[in-house]
Amino acid sequence: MLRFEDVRLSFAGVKAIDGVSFTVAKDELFAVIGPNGAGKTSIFNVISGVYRPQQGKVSLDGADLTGLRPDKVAKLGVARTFQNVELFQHLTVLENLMLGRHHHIRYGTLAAIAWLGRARREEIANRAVVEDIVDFLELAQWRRLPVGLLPYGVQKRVELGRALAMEPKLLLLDEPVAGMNLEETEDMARFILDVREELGVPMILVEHDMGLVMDLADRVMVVDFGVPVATGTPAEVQSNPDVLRAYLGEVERA
Ligand SMILES: Nc1ncnc2c1ncn2[C@@H]1O[C@H](COP(=O)(O)OP(=O)(O)OP(=O)(O)O)[C@@H](O)[C@H]1O
Repeated sequence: MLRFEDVRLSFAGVKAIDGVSFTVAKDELFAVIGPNGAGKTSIFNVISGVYRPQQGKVSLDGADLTGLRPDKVAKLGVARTFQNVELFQHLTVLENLMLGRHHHIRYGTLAAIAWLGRARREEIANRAVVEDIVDFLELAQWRRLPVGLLPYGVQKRVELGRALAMEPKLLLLDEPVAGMNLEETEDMARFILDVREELGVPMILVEHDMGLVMDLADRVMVVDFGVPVATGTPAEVQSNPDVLRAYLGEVERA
């Protein structure tokens, strides 16, 4: 589904990504881990079009994404959640989820004003998708409340819902359990597994919670200083001496 080929990205001499390649298959949950500043978020930013790499190629389901703007990348099927919740705090859960349908709205302004035919049919179809997501993520009790009033763990779930509302071909999860308590983390882990098993959406997960990564991921890539150190199953990566060295290096640097 995703091909990330020999990508290089630097900022004024700092090599954030230094020759990274990987692929993500159609049904795969692929995790990217590494010490602080290793280049994980930069990889997400290259995939989603925030940064344009100096070298390399990114493609999704055969379509070249390299150098495209974020809105074009989103339209081609890449959805993303952020480290910090990025939702409209004053809008309700349903309204935030409807915004995720933005790219699926095809009717023009005139049809919208007249509110006839196509516009009406599309709105009904979009609402049905959103209601399915509300059920899937167990958000029903909060659906008409402004997001800003909800507990943090629920807000993160709404953000996942907004990404799913795009019906993406690939989902990028940037630290989905950061700042969560144990119960919220377990809930989120369950929903991530459900996304893979019931919706079949491939995902790339960047996460510092090692337990979560090792429990959920099919394959893990470890990066350090922008360079891939190891890629393999969680068991393979955990027993790789280079990986241990990268993390011990972090302790020594701290
Ligand atoms: N916009 C930018 N301008 C300059 N340097 C940047 C920029 N974005 C990232 N970097 C640098 O690139 C390197 C990789 O950063 P990145 O944020 O990708 O790491 P990370 O693995 O996501 O770190 P963390 O785990 O702390 O989120 C770091 O040295 C960082 O300072």
